[in-house]
Parts: sequence; C-alpha cells; structure tokens
Amino acid sequence: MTIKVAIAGARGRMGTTAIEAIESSPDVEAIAALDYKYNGLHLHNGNINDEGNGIPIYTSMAQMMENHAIDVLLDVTDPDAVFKNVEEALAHGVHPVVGTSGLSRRQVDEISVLVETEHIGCIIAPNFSIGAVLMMKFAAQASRYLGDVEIIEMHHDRKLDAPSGTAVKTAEMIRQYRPAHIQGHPDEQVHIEGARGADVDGMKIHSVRLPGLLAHQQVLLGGEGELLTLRHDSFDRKSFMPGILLSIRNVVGRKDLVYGLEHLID
Ligand SMILES: NC(=O)C1=CN([C@@H]2O[C@H](COP(=O)(O)OP(=O)(O)OC[C@H]3O[C@@H](n4cnc5c(N)ncnc54)[C@H](OP(=O)(O)O)[C@@H]3O)[C@@H](O)[C@H]2O)C=CC1
Ligand SMILES: O=C(O)C1=N[C@H](C(=O)O)C[C@H](O)C1
Repeated sequence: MTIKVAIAGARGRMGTTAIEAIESSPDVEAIAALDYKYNGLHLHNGNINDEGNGIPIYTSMAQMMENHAIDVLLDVTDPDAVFKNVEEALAHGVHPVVGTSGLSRRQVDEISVLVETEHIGCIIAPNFSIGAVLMMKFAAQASRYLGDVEIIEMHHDRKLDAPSGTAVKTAEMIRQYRPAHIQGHPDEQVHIEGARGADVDGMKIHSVRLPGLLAHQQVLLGGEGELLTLRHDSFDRKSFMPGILLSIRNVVGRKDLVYGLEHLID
C-alpha cells in the first residue's frame, strides 16, 4: 500500500521539486493537486495541460476527496492560503504536512486544537532540511552558555514572509534556554528604523532578501571576547526533500501535532 499524497502549491518551486521526490519513492504516490485555479486540468512536470497528462487539479477539497482516497496533504503554498487548507484537510480526515511559512503562533495553536478534536496527525515543519534543523538545535544548546544572540536569515527575493519560518522557530527554540534580556547598549539610539532588526525577548532577527540566494541562516552567539557562528545553507530545494518524505511517512501513524522536524530526528 502506497501513501497517497495531494499537493497544495504543486505548481510552485517547492511543489514541483516535491512531486519529483515523491514520484521517485516507491512507497509514496502523488495523486492530485489542490489549487485555487485550473480546476479539472492536469499538472505534468510543472506544466498545466487539458490532455489528462500528470495529476488532476482540484479547487475543492470535497471534490478531490470524492474522487480519491488521500492520506496526506503536503502544503507548500503561501501564508494566506495555508491555514484554510490545513483546516479543510483535517475536517476530511487527511493528514497535513505543512512546509509553508508565515503561520502565526495563534494559528499554530488553533491547528493544535483541531488536531485534538479530529484525532488526525499533522506535521508543521518550518524547515524540512536536516542540516537546518541541526543548526537550530545546536543554536538552542549553545544559547545556554552564550545568551546574546542575533539571527541573520537570508533568502531569495521571491519570498513573501519575513522573518523566515526558520528564524522564528530558531528564536522559539533558543527562548527555552535563554532568559529574556536586553542586548546591546541599554541607551542605544536607532537613527534609521529597523537598523537593529526584529526583537524577540531582546534577541535580534535580521532578514536579507536578494536574488541569487536560496535559503541561508547564521546564528551569532556572542560572549566576552568570543563569538560562535552557526551557519546553514540550502543551495538547492532538493535539501528539503528527505525531510518532506520523512514527514509524509511519519504523519500517517500519528494523531498529534508535531511542530518542528527536530521532534522526528534524535
Ligand atoms: N519548510 C520548508 O523547509 C520550506 C518551506 N518553504 C515555504 O513553502 C512555501 C512555498 O514556497 P515556494 O515553492 O518557494 O513558493 P512558490 O511561490 O514557488 O509556490 C507557491 C505556490 O502556491 C500556489 N498557491 C497560492 N495559493 C494557493 C492556494 N490557495 N492553493 C493552492 N496553491 C496555492 C501559488 O500559486 P500562484 O503562483 O498562482 O500564486 C504557487 O504556485 C513558502 O511559504 C515557503 O516559505 C519553502 C522552502 C522550504
Ligand atoms: O521561502 C523559502 O524559500 C523558505 N522558507 C522557509 C522559511 O521561511 O524558513 C524554509 C527555508 O528557509 C526556505
């Protein structure tokens, strides 16, 4: 029995790469695309066609479920679309695997409640790359000893949300060890708004958007006379595929919410 997956965001950069990864995995099958347009058409290698090539596109979850028994919805859409897709998937008994960034803390809490009500497992992974998850774990560990932290995340200029989901999750993980405190000079004067970045409990997050970048993050941890720099680079969206496949295989056996891939790797 293969795990049957529908993809929301299938026409996009992540969706296209994910379909390729799923198609080369014998135990997982890409069955359909959930979209907001192109209902009734098909998607093949990132191209829409009306000749029946590739996977069928649905604009309604209900209609998709009438035609297919879907186990997992992989969502790689955008911050405005993801919450509704997850809500609908859970209501239809489909396990969401969410890569889309930009969910608010409140939305994650609401999803947690829905998961408990529906008894359907869900995985939200701010970053599917194993290397990025390790960088986040190491940063959290290191912040126990070096508690002055600045996060610099750098992404391609097509990214909608800032700061990145990875930076937000990194700050949340560090928060568990680092007591809130002001960093820098207490009487600091900021002459151009935003110069010191976003603030999480005194920790700073800086977001860089440039063509040529894909997904990169540095965590700088400073101490008296020393600096620890942890850096991760995704140079190719293939870096996210092992985490996506791991999540798809794992979520079908769950009835709880997993927020962060660090909970799936030791
Ligand atoms: N967790 C992780 O490891 C990673 C997460 N991401 C996240 O994944 C998301 C997608 O990234 P990326 O592939 O680069 O973005 P893209 O813009 O390339 O793809 C998003 C796709 O979603 C489509 N879309 C928008 N709304 C809907 C909807 N309601 N239903 C179905 N499809 C919809 C868009 O269509 P249209 O073009 O018509 O607007 C677009 O084709 C982002 O949030 C990004 O941050 C990215 C990489 C790794
Ligand atoms: O938009 C992207 O590309 C990425 N988004 C995720 C994020 O917001 O952290 C994951 C990765 O950094 C790529």
